[in-house]
Amino acid sequence: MTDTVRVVGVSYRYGGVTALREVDVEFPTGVTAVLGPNGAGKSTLLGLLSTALRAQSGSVDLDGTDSVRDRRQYRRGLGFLPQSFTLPENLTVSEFLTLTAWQRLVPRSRRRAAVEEALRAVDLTGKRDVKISQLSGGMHRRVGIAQAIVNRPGVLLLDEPTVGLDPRQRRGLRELVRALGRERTVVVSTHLTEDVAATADRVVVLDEGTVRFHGTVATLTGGRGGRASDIDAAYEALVAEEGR
Ligand SMILES: Nc1ncnc2c1ncn2[C@@H]1O[C@H](COP(=O)(O)OP(=O)(O)OP(=O)(O)O)[C@@H](O)[C@H]1O
Repeated sequence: MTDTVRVVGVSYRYGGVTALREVDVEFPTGVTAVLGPNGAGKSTLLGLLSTALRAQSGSVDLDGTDSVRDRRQYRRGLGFLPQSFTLPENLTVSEFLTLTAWQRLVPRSRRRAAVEEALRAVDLTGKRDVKISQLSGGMHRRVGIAQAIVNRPGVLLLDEPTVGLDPRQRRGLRELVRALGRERTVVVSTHLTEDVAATADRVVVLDEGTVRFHGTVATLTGGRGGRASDIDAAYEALVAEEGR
């Protein structure tokens, strides 16, 4: 198993609006950022990867398991943090994660260890018995990530996980994404080049539903470097080139 997600010839329309056009991309192990401005199609792409949406044409598979034909098996290998989500405020962190582990079919004998492992991964072990209503915004997001990894998926999808966080929380979350990508395939959507610089090995640049670039950060910046300013410059050049 290489935990590689392949998107082949995928298009998606909302009525008369084309959100994605003939997208071909691959997401291997490590962190791939999906970068693009508002409305580029990032959430639509993550929706298709998560099976929340179904492509009108093309296919998505995980190591050969098709996301439509073998949906259950495909989803077993996946964790997903949507852009907006609500957590049950009345439960403690560990109660919520135990419930999620049960929903994700983690066997009873493994459930406790799975919850502890997820808590450790997001650095919330000390908050295990705290009610979700008492957590900060950054901790909420961490609980969201913990629920996505509690069944140890090989692929983790994070839709704009840094939005709405303060600078310190954002830094912490970027470190977490980086760490999670050491042993998994992580797809993280963002419109911030700082997120790409701090977390990603690879980048997919989406604009108006079309993939403008797909490859390593080093290739995108053409040897300039991996800082946010280098990525900004490469991104601007790419979009200007397309507009000509
Ligand atoms: N439910 C919907 N009905 C109609 N059009 C939609 C719907 N959801 C998205 N769109 C349109 O599809 C396009 C892509 O939207 P999408 O949300 O995937 O972009 P995005 O890159 O995630 O944007 P953002 O950064 O603002 O979240 C946009 O033109 C958007 O207006």
